[in-house]
Amino acid sequence: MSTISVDLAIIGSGSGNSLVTPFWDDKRVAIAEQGVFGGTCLNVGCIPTKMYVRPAALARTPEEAARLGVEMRTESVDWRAIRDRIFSRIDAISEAGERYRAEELDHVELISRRVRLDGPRALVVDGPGGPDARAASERDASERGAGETGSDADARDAVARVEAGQLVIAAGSRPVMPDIPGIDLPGVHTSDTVMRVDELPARVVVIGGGYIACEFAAIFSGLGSQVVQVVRGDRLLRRLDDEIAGCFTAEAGRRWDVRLECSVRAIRVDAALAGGASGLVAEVGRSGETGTEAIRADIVLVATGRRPNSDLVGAAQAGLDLHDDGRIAVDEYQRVLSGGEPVEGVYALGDVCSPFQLKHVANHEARVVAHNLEHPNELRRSRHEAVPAAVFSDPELAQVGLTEAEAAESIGAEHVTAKVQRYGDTAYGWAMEDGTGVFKVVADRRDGRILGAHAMGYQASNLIQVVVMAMSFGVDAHTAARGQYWIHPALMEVVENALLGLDVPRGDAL
Ligand SMILES: Cc1cc2nc3c(=O)[nH]c(=O)nc-3n(C[C@H](O)[C@H](O)[C@H](O)COP(=O)(O)OP(=O)(O)OC[C@H]3O[C@@H](n4cnc5c(N)ncnc54)[C@H](O)[C@@H]3O)c2cc1C
Ligand SMILES: NC(=O)c1ccc[n+]([C@@H]2O[C@H](COP(=O)([O-])OP(=O)(O)OC[C@H]3O[C@@H](n4cnc5c(N)ncnc54)[C@H](O)[C@@H]3O)[C@@H](O)[C@H]2O)c1
Repeated sequence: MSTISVDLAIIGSGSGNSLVTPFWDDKRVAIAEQGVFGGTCLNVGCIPTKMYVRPAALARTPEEAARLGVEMRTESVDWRAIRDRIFSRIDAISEAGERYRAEELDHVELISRRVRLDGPRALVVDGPGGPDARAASERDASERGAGETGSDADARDAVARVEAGQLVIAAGSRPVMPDIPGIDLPGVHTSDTVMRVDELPARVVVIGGGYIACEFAAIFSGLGSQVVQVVRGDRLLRRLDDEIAGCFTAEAGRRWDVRLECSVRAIRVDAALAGGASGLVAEVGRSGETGTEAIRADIVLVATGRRPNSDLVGAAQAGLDLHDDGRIAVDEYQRVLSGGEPVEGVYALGDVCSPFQLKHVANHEARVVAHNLEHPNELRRSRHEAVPAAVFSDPELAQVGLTEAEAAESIGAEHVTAKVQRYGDTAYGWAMEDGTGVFKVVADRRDGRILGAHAMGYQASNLIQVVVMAMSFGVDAHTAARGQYWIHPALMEVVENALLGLDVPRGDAL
């Protein structure tokens, strides 16, 4: 048990891992990770989910092909093959990253334990962490067997306290579990565990109407599961533009069973199953009604939001300022605040402090923090304008900036112009025989400033990038539409036509 002094200590190996730049080569760094090395995006988030989205989309291809006169059939889906391909790739990256940090960099100390704050820039090793940490410890043990000596490992594990010149809290977030009887039963999953189940579940109940719920509902239904999505509100993805959320809710309802204004009141073991078979029953009730419907499921997926891990690092006890939702408060330079003032040399980034809970935002903040750590007298601000997001559901969705309602609230409805361009009314949309895709742009009619864009349909996450670029560089709607060529007849003409459909001043560009 020892105290070590380092120049930089980092809590969390997700986006925090990227802070170990060459600048630190001749200095000492400690990274604490309570769970699997590499954090949420790599191990249980963006990357594996999208690796499931693709096969699920392929499995659905016959539906689209039939519209175009091509007959195909999805013969079968090999869940285990998909799962093992995904995780053999991901686990190898996580393990290689961990090994590199732990063994190949002399100046970096990897502490595979949960830590908490103990003074302004000091950490104490707090214990083994959660279930992920158990997996990490097992992996540690097997790696020790494969070369590392026991004394090396003991020395590493013996760090009890870290004192740091500068400190970064990049501790991420974790799933919220609602208070539902039966929520602890085996077979009830979160996104942390559901991707590793052994069999493709025949029946899935999904609780929640947000990003994770809508992506997994599409994945499982695409791969052939019967999905029932239970949502408290009157539509899915309520934070999106009303029109797009409404269109998506209707489309999702055609692909899987969406129960709006309903909640899961209890989950119990399915007693009717014979021969030791396992299964669950979700008792689903409509808002304002007392009766429930028993819906059978092999698994229940809980996707009801994620809470910041500020409690796991002892942020409140350390006197750091917190937002009402538990996020650590930071200033525009990502400096952690205490009593409204920045704490010298202490930064936070990513889900533990960000309202966005998006990987590209965590990455941006990590670049800002990396700069500020290296240049404490030339601090840079993080930028949170024109932050886009996509929901990789079926159909895919993407958004940036203000919704039409937010724009009306912000500048007055009389100044807002919006255009909804259907994919189906463009040449590529004809080629696709598309009946669902829409691309909506919202702008200020006085000067053509683009305020937001909202898309649903094929490649929505790529199409919207043009608008992100225009917004980021201050290009008005008409200049964006007419100041450049658009390849004909590419799908991108949807965006061109949406921009041209706005009631905005026309510049000189033809
Ligand atoms: C299923 C899912 C799909 C997603 N898909 C997308 C997507 O498509 N696009 C997108 O932009 N975003 C997506 N996200 C969100 C994205 O994954 C997160 O915003 C991002 O990973 C946050 O990065 P981070 O570095 O803040 O935290 P993390 O990557 O979570 O890293 C934090 C690390 O800190 C560790 N830690 C916490 N407390 C302690 C402690 N006390 N001591 C030691 N270690 C600690 C944790 O174990 C964790 O490994 C998805 C999230 C989920 C769950
Ligand atoms: N493609 C992406 O970028 C992507 C994908 C997945 C996750 N994420 C990030 O992860 C975050 C978390 O995702 P999420 O889907 O868990 O959260 P979310 O905030 O998007 O959605 C939570 C949903 O759960 C519902 N809910 C909350 N409490 C409930 C309760 N007690 N009972 C029933 N329903 C309840 C909410 O009404 C909402 O529909 C997202 O906000 C997003 O930023 C991003």
